[in-house]
Amino acid sequence: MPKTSETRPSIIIESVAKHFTLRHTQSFKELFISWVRRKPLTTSFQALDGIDLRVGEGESVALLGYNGSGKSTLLKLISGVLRPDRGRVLTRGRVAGLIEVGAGFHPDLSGRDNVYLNAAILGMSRAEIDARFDEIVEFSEIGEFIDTEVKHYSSGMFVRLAFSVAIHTELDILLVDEVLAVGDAPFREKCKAKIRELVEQGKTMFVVSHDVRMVTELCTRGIVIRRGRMIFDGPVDEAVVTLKESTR
Ligand SMILES: Nc1ncnc2c1ncn2[C@@H]1O[C@H](COP(=O)(O)OP(=O)(O)OP(=O)(O)O)[C@@H](O)[C@H]1O
Repeated sequence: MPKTSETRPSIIIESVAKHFTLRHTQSFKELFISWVRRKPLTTSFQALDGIDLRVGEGESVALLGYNGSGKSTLLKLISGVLRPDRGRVLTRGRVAGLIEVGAGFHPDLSGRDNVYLNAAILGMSRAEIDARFDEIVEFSEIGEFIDTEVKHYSSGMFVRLAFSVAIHTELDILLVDEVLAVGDAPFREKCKAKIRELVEQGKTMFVVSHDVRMVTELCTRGIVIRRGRMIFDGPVDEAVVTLKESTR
């Protein structure tokens, strides 16, 4: 059974499993050779297996694990970008994901147009975006570059604008994948403060990061994933210890 939390559930994950099919051939020639040698053309890779989890409203949860353990896959399942093979994922309210940062950004459009496009994708009306536009731009510190095509932005500028759009939308659940590592130190501090503010407002937060110091500052609960399985769920400090003691 999923571990229950005290507040009303915001995210429920039940017996979730996700596999990926790995291809071993590129060309027709390789395909033919594999067929002749009776080698498998694909193999199945289990990225997540048997994940049970319940996150209460207003909880801030850190998702920890070494490279390839399945953290981003889990976040994508929660955001709805991916569907589980087995089990189910339920969310309550609006989910804003900072997962593949700038994934919804179009390189040939200006910062301004991308703000409108992405805020609309995240469910905001034109009037709502108009009302928040200045705040979004101010937070991102993009300044005079707002009318420049985003393909000319530095990676940090890109992330700052994407982050700013996401946190200024009407959201109930915020999924953050490693983005805070990209901005510079002053911007990171500002994001942390904003995330804290959102938690205080009762928003649910799910943060994936290798920055152990940052997640212990932001989150109270920590989940450790190893090779697609959950090996710890509890206080974030203990999660960090579990991670350090585990192997990839
Ligand atoms: N679309 C895909 N096709 C094939 N394999 C995939 C796909 N997406 C993820 N994987 C594999 O699933 C495993 C888990 O990937 P995931 O991105 O969830 O890991 P992660 O814990 O977020 O890692 P990192 O810390 O490196 O970001 C990895 O081995 C990865 O190669």
